[in-house]
Amino acid sequence: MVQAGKRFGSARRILVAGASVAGLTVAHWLDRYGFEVTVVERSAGLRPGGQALDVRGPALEVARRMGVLEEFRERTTALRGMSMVDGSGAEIYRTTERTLTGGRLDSEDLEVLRDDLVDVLHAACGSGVRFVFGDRITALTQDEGGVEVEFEAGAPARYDVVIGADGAHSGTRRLAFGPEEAFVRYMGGYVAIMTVPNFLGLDRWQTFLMDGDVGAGLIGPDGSGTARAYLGFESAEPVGYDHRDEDAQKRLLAERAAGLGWVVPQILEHLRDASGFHFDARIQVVMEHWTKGRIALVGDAGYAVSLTTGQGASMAMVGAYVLAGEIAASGGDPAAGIARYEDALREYVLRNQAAARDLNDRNHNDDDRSGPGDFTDFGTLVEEMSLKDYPARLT
Ligand SMILES: Cc1cc2nc3c(=O)[nH]c(=O)nc-3n(C[C@H](O)[C@H](O)[C@H](O)COP(=O)(O)OP(=O)(O)OC[C@H]3O[C@@H](n4cnc5c(N)ncnc54)[C@H](O)[C@@H]3O)c2cc1C
Repeated sequence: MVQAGKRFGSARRILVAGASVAGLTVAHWLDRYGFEVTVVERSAGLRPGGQALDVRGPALEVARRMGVLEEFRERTTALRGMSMVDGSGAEIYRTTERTLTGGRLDSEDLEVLRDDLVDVLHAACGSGVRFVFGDRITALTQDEGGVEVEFEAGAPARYDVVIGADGAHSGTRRLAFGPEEAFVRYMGGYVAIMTVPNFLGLDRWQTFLMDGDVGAGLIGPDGSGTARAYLGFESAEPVGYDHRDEDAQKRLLAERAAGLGWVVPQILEHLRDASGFHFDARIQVVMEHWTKGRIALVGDAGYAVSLTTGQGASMAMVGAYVLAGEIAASGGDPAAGIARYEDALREYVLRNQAAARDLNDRNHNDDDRSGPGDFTDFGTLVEEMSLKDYPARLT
């Protein structure tokens, strides 16, 4: 591991866009290595929402080195198993060996609510990390010696390195690499996650319904005694919708899920006022290069794997750790460190994305999507995605 210390020549000021898993992890390490780190986050505070993320394989080691592994363990969802029901609510499959979202329950992998994971990582950032909420980058101009940055609200500033950790719809990527359409691969469907009352009284359990092209799920309880609900649908072609218009997304979901049985009517009743709402297409971000000189993308911004695998957090943590380490080891030549980060991560990213596409294709071509077979496949995939030996350079 790189030793902490301030020995990086003049290349010391680093800007990170996005205060979620990737951004907070890279900020933690860069601060620890002695850099001046500013994190700019578009939301007014840490952005909440979603269900759970998995910390697997090499990400467990990154968490241990950050000193947050025990806290992750204490905050796991501690699920006991899952079941599947048909439209009448009758149980057609049950297992206490694995869950759909987390994989095998007897593995060392940890499933943690996204909000908890982000809280713990935020607390792990040293007091030297400067946070600017409610702002975003609007222009980036890179030259030999640094990057000129303009902001929507703040004054322009110059940084030695800019890191885009701003998620699958990254603005940093758009500014530095080109339009979203060039990199985002649609995978045939949409998923929404939200917080609702635990009206089934689920006790560390998850239940799913698959009915044709529409699916729903309930997982509970979460840390607040409420439950997280899933709604999703398949669609061969992308559906046009506004990323920022939550009401329109909720209307779209209500249309698609109308007429479904089980507790879907109750989920739809709560949909309008549901908090922690997150809606997105199942997508991957596929880029030949996710770094350019002094600008690097990390996590979903550079290599999103698909929301339904839960693997994005592990990839983000591992990527952030390797990126910070390589910048710190670059002896004042951050572009060289950034290039080494991309090389070190490539195999890990490609293998994860290929595994996620395999599963997606299998499910997509399976006419009978109501049987337990899909879940068994998914559990196996999730185990494979630990990719314990990757990346080779987790030193
Ligand atoms: C609200 C939400 C809910 C999610 N729920 C799940 C889930 O249930 N299961 C799952 O597997 N994955 C979920 N994900 C994705 C998951 O968080 C990531 O796959 C993984 O953790 C990697 O995280 P990341 O830091 O790369 O990106 P993200 O977690 O997407 O974080 C990106 C961060 O950047 C911020 N941001 C966006 N644009 C800008 C900008 N222009 N400037 C500055 N900041 C910006 C966002 O507000 C966010 O804080 C969710 C993501 C979000 C944003």
